[in-house]
Formats: sequence, C-alpha cells, structure tokens
Amino acid sequence: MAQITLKNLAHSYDPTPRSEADYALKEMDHIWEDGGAYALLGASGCGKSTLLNIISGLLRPSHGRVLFGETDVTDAPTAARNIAQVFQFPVVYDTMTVRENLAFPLRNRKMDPGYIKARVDQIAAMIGLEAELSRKARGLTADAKQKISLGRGMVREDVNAILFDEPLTVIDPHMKFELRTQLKSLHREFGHTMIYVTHDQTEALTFADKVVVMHDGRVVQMGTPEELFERPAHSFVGYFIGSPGMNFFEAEIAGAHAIVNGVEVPLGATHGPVPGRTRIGIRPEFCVLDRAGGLPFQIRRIEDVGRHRIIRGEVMGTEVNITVPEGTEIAADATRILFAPEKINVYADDWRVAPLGEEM
Ligand SMILES: Nc1ncnc2c1ncn2[C@@H]1O[C@H](COP(=O)(O)OP(=O)(O)OP(=O)(O)O)[C@@H](O)[C@H]1O
Repeated sequence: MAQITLKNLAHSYDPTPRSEADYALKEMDHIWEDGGAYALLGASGCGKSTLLNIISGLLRPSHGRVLFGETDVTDAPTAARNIAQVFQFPVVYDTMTVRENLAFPLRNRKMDPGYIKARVDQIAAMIGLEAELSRKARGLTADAKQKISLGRGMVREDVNAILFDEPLTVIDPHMKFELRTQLKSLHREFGHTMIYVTHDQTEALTFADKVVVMHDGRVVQMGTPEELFERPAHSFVGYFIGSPGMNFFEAEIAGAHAIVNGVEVPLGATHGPVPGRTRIGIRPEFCVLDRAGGLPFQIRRIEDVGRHRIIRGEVMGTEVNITVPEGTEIAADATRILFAPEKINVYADDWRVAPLGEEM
C-alpha cells in the first residue's frame, strides 16, 4: 500500500496547448493518504478518467509527477505500478471457474497454493459467491461476473492501490447498495488505498471516507461527506452534492450580515471584506417558511419524496428549494423564508470564503 502524491500535475490531450482551456486537467497538487477510501466524483467530462488513467499509468501526464510512497512512477508502465483495477464492465475468463478467476492474480505471482485457496474462499464469502466457486464463469449473470471482477481486484493483499472505474454500472440497483457496503467493509478489513470513480453522489458518499469532487479539470474539494455538506469549498460542490443542491443568492457582505435585494440576512459569523462576485449559499435543509421575517418567498410546487417534502419556489426571481420532513403542514400565509444563520456559507467568485476566526 502506498500514499499517492500528485505534484504539479496537469494534462492536455492537445500536444501544443495554448491556454488553460486546452487542459483536461488543470495543474494540481494533492496527496492521497495511504489506506484512504476515496471517491472521485464529478459530472461527465470533468476529468475523472483522465486522472485515474494517469494514476494507473495508462496515460502519461503532460506536466508534473506521480509518486507512490517515495517512488516516482510517472514513467513506469501500469504493470510496474503494482495496482489492481476494476472497470465498468466485467473482465472475466469465461472458460475458467469462478475459483480460477479469483485465484488468477495470485497464481500469476506464484503464491503458495494453500494461501491461494484460503484467500479465494475469504473473498468469495465477502462477495457472496461461495456457492458458485466451481461453476464456469460462462453462463453467469452480468451481476455475478462483475462480482468476480470486484473479487479479483481485491484478492491481492500487496497492491499499492485498488482503482475502481464506475464498477457498479452493470449491477442491479438492489444489489448496488449491498456491494458498496461490502466494498466498504473490505476496505475496513484490509486497509488498501482505494480510489473509486463515480458520477453518482450516493455511491460516493456511502463508499468513501474522503470524497474528491472534480469540476472542469480541477479538484475543487477533497473532504469528508460532512464537510462537503456543511462547508462546500466551491459553489459546484454546493450544487452537485445534495438533493436538491444548495440555494445561492447574490449578496453584499457587511460583517455579520449579508444584504440580499436590500434585505439584511444575519450570518452565523463575521466576515472581513469579500472581493469579487459575492453570493451566499444555504442548503434547502436549513431554510424554513415563515409568516413575517426573512425574504419574500413564492411557492411554485410541493413534491413528496420519501421521508421529506421539497417546497420549490422563488425569492425575487431566484429559484429556491426548501426541504421539510414528510407530513409537515405548509400554512397558506407562510410567504417568507428564513435561513439558519450558522449554516450560511459565503462565496466570492465561486470559492467559499472562511469567516474571521474559522479554523482551517
Ligand atoms: N483521448 C482523448 N483525446 C482528446 N480529448 C479527450 C480524450 N479523453 C478525454 N478527453 C477530453 O478530456 C476531458 C475530460 O475527459 P474525461 O474522460 O477524463 O472525463 P470524465 O470525468 O471521466 O467523464 P466521463 O464520466 O464521461 O467518463 C473531456 O473534455 C474529454 O472530452
């Protein structure tokens, strides 16, 4: 296992890039801790696969270095990086049994047969394929084949990292949750460094200790699910994480208040001068309807979604959502919206501005 360091890393598919816009990955410096479970999350085209392929060695970056521990692997091929990879679609040997498929990476490395048997039994139990071990892979469902791919990715204990590229795409929705949970417990048990690429926030938030959110070729935040929810570092994280995402309002910041369309909105902390385009962001969960205070709110529609209701509406032309628990009555004269002051984040040119005295 190893810590992965990305140093001044950048990549352009254009051999003669002229501006930052020509870079699929803008310059970045990041450390992925040894033994961490990371999810790499972002919309289609933001650069997730490019970054994963650079870490795995399928792609050489245009600039910068990749280190596994203290070793510079920038020019090392995939085979020399000692990593396991699980792709979107199953890669299994149809003519081999499930046991032979799972044992393949260990046999290749000439491990002791007794160890191979024990290890394969252990992995098969964790992915729920003990009963199928003697069956040929041919004829198994796509789900079962992908479980084999997952198992084979996990079977070696000595890898530097395991990289998963949207591994649950072909898995039945009911089984997704189960497999995610199993991957998480495999991580707890074996402590491998894992990087899991997905564009699905539920997948990312349930699997990972740290979620790495990418937007437009940049890592805009690397944080715990709680940090992404409470203190999105970039407005994209606010929009992308949460369902629905964060509400934003153009605002002027004056110390411990924001001024939104001439109305004073109290903030939970004091800010110094904030330059650039200033907005405040508040999650729908921290907004409430009111009769008198706050900003004027016009309800457009109410959606019942499982354990909560989403009230969709407008504040002076800006679309705004409020989330309330299921069964909450909505009074006809509730025409104002209030925000929990300590849950308001301030943004300047899309980046969060820490209030005075906040520990970084
Ligand atoms: N081989 C390539 N040649 C040229 N441009 C590429 C190549 N591969 C990716 N790109 C471009 O680089 C950018 C990042 O693509 P990348 O595939 O890394 O994104 P992604 O986040 O993995 O997207 P998805 O979730 O759709 O796979 C995109 O603008 C894409 O069009």
